[in-house]
Amino acid sequence: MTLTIGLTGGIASGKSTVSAMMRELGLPVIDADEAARAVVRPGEDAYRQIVAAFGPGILQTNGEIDRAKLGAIVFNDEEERKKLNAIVHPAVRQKMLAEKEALVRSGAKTVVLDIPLLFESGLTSWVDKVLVVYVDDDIQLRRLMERNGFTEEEARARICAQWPLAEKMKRADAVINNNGTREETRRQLLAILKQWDALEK
Ligand SMILES: CC(C)(COP(=O)(O)OP(=O)(O)OC[C@H]1O[C@@H](n2cnc3c(N)ncnc32)[C@H](O)[C@@H]1O)[C@@H](O)C(=O)NCCC(=O)NCCS
Ligand SMILES: Nc1ncnc2c1ncn2[C@@H]1O[C@H](COP(=O)(O)OP(=O)(O)OP(=O)(O)O)[C@@H](O)[C@H]1O
Repeated sequence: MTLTIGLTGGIASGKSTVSAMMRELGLPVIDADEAARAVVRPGEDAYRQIVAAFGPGILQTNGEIDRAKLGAIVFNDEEERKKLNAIVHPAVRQKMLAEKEALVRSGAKTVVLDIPLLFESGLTSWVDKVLVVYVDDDIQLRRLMERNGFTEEEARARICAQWPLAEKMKRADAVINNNGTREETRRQLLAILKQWDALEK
């Protein structure tokens, strides 16, 4: 029986940091953000639907989607975001499920699904355990502004597009507090994975 862990949190709360640590520990991670980038490449079905829905103005000169432009539209307008989600999410789900099935068939002891919108998209039934990476609001805002070079307004618009982290924390099977150093985060992660018997012997 494969243990499926859903890794989630808020934007810039530290999911990628934790998922990189999980990979280092030998766990296979399927990343929803990565899948969401793959399914909108030129030539893909979702790409055509996005161009039809949002117009060619959201393309770069090389034909690829201009993610900054599309982000500015969808993180400032819920209706536009729903429109994009309705195009991208089904393709992301299909891709992630196929990857998960392949890992289960290959006999993986544990599979990690890194899904920022695990709760918002109602996907908790996909996983056996939910691991939430938590940070305080002010640290989340600061790290997001620093990482992406966003203004405070741009960063807040993205944070507001998701459930509050405190709500996610309440529904988690385990929480990593990522306010501190990466080393402190790694220690918490190891303790949880041991408790869940998630690591290969
Ligand atoms: C709007 C897009 C083009 C912006 O691209 P950009 O490269 O700037 O951001 P990236 O994709 O790396 O996402 C960064 C973070 O933003 C948050 N986020 C992304 N999309 C959404 C969304 N629709 N709703 C809420 N939060 C979101 C997530 O926390 C994600 O980790 C892109 O995020 C996108 O296509 N989003 C729709 C698909 C989606 O929901 N992806 C999230 C996981 S499936
Ligand atoms: N414990 C930490 N101490 C200092 N900086 C950190 C720590 N954890 C993460 N960061 C930094 O904070 C930023 C956000 O972390 P990360 O990219 O892992 O978040 P994320 O949840 O994957 O974000 P997204 O939802 O946008 O994909 C990054 O610049 C990262 O280097």
